Amino acid sequence: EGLALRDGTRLKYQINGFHALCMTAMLLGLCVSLGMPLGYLFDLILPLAVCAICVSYLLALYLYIGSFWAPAHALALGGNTGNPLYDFFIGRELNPRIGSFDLKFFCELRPGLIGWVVLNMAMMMKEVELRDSPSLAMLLVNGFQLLYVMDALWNEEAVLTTMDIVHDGFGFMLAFGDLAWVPFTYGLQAMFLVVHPRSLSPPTVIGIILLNGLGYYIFRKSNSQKNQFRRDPNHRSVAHLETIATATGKRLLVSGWWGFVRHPNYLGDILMALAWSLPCGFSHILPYFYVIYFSILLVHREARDERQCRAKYGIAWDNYCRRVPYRIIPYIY
Ligand SMILES: NC(=O)C1=CN([C@@H]2O[C@H](COP(=O)(O)OP(=O)(O)OC[C@H]3O[C@@H](n4cnc5c(N)ncnc54)[C@H](OP(=O)(O)O)[C@@H]3O)[C@@H](O)[C@H]2O)C=CC1
Ligand SMILES: CC(C)=CCC[C@@H](C)[C@H]1CC=C2C3=C(CC[C@@]21C)[C@@]1(C)CC[C@H](O)C(C)(C)[C@@H]1CC3
Repeated sequence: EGLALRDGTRLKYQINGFHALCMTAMLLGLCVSLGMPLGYLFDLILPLAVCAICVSYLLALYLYIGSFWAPAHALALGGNTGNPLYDFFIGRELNPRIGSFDLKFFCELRPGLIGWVVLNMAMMMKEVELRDSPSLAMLLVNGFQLLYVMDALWNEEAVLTTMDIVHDGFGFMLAFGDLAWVPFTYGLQAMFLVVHPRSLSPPTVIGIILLNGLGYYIFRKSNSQKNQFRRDPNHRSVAHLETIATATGKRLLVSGWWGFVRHPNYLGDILMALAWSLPCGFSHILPYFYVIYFSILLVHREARDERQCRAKYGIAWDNYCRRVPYRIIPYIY
């Protein structure tokens, strides 16, 4: 149904990210079967990353200049301070579009996530070139991260309710994050394994698969529960859950996943991030870059969301915090 703007208009979005991923996979398969050396992308990784950074600067410049032609109701609440550097970084316009093509929604899911999968496949092909077959560690990293990207694109509609789409402007931070940061840093584990091959014992493999499975289960179940509750609070899968009323008319879940900790989805995400690093062993910190960066990002994001929810729900949010005292990790944080 699209996303409601502050002035009451509704924006329509093409929900076909999963199709885009399948088309990309088919094209990649065709290229490889025609003998194209996909593994060559490994050697080109630095120039490619530099190009992606340049494109994100150009896009951010286009967005900043274009935002001065946007009507007042299309501007984000943050990102309009009058300080050009700050506004360029955070983004002035909420949902910049070219015709009906929504730039932020497209960039958030397509180039970064699909580019990440393509680079991971290229790292696997490079390993095949160097050592004749992909290692188990490489297969695990590729499989786990492919599952994560497939899940994001399959549930593409849910991204429309994230704070990046609903609250934040589209500026350099998101343009750089989507086009350069995600594809070139989220796949560091696969790049690392090309240079530092590693063999894994069967119990280690089983342990890592179980950890990723547990993380994915918590991540998916908690996100789906909240999305279902927000879509239809009377749906039979969520109607039995305990809730508290807020002055806005919306209710907050206080049992089920959202009664366990205040951000169960972050907990699942962090467990998965750890499972993506473990196949690389403990010889180097580089494969752990993502889980460290991501934990910092989520702690900061949690604090930002908490501020917004307290402003939105007031006393009801304080009651929720009393009922569910832990933010991400039960009894720890
Ligand atoms: N891989 C990556 O780089 C990143 C991944 N993520 C992932 O994206 C997913 C989405 O995260 P994010 O957008 O940060 O936010 P969330 O999906 O956690 O949504 C937060 C919102 O949920 C609603 N909410 C909070 N508590 C309750 C409750 N008890 N009952 C009902 N509604 C509640 C509030 O909105 P309202 O009440 O208005 O509905 C709140 O603002 C997560 O799984 C996260 O891990 C996020 C960032 C980066
Ligand atoms: C260092 C820097 C410039 C960071 C910018 C932050 C962005 C990289 C992230 C902000 C929110 C994101 C989300 C995803 C990817 C990373 C960014 C863009 C996401 C698309 C990953 C897949 C998930 O399933 C998701 C769809 C829930 C998620 C949404 C938020």
